Amino acid sequence: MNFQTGFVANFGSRIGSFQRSSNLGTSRRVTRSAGRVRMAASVDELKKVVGYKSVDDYVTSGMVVGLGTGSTAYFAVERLGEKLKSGELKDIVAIPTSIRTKEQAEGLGIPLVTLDTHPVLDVAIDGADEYDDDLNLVKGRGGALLREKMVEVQAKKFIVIVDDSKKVPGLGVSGAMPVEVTPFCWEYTLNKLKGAASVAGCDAKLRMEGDEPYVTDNDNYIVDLYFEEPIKDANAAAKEILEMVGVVEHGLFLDMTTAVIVAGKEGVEVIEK
Ligand SMILES: O=C[C@H](O)[C@H](O)[C@H](O)COP(=O)(O)O
Repeated sequence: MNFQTGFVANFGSRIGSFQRSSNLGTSRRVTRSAGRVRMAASVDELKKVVGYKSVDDYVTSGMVVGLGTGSTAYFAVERLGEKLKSGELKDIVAIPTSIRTKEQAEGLGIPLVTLDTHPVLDVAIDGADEYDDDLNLVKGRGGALLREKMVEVQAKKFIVIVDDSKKVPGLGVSGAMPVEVTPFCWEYTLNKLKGAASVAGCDAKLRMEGDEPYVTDNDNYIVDLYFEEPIKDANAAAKEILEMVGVVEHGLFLDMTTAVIVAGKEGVEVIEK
């Protein structure tokens, strides 16, 4: 493991630094920046820090970029728009992962394409609901998991941006693990999910929006799975759930992440796989 530590006056401007490296015998690389005014940082400020850093560090001119969805990805899209407008970045095309993100990107003048014409992306940037020690994720509490997975699995680099509240000891412990299902016989699919061996004991609820089922960008429903304990074998769960007819996609994003950029009150950490 390789540690690099630097002091920054605040999350936006570096005023001086030192670096310390040590090799702990693993291939995981961790880069840390500690902030002196960190105690004042709100969650939104932390999201902005990682959103901006992801674009600054991983996007260069000429790239095809996947744009994630959610309150953290929002800042990456904002930064990309800003850098295209200033001319710091050129010849970028982007693929949004939701209608919300598409509208934000259009508003910022970011040129958009689709997987139909650009099936390989240089980089995709997105938030997450949970990440574990192996950089596996739960995503989709904002309902965008299907388009996110379709786009992000096609990226050469998948950069995840989070605040440190998203770190979990095991997947499935901090809230729902969403599963996108067809509206047709959704209750039947919900009961099948509840009975799946790999997620035994979970509770399953149809996601609602007021009195109506929540409808995704793809006109599907979402069943949220709730666990008392972390999912024991996420790979087995991913396989069993996806094999169910009626399931469109699930929110386990396994072995996809290139790096996680984490902002916490102690500073920013980049964990590369
Ligand atoms: O469907 C939503 C996405 O998976 C989001 O990336 C995820 O919910 C994290 O969102 P936020 O950055 O708002 O916490």
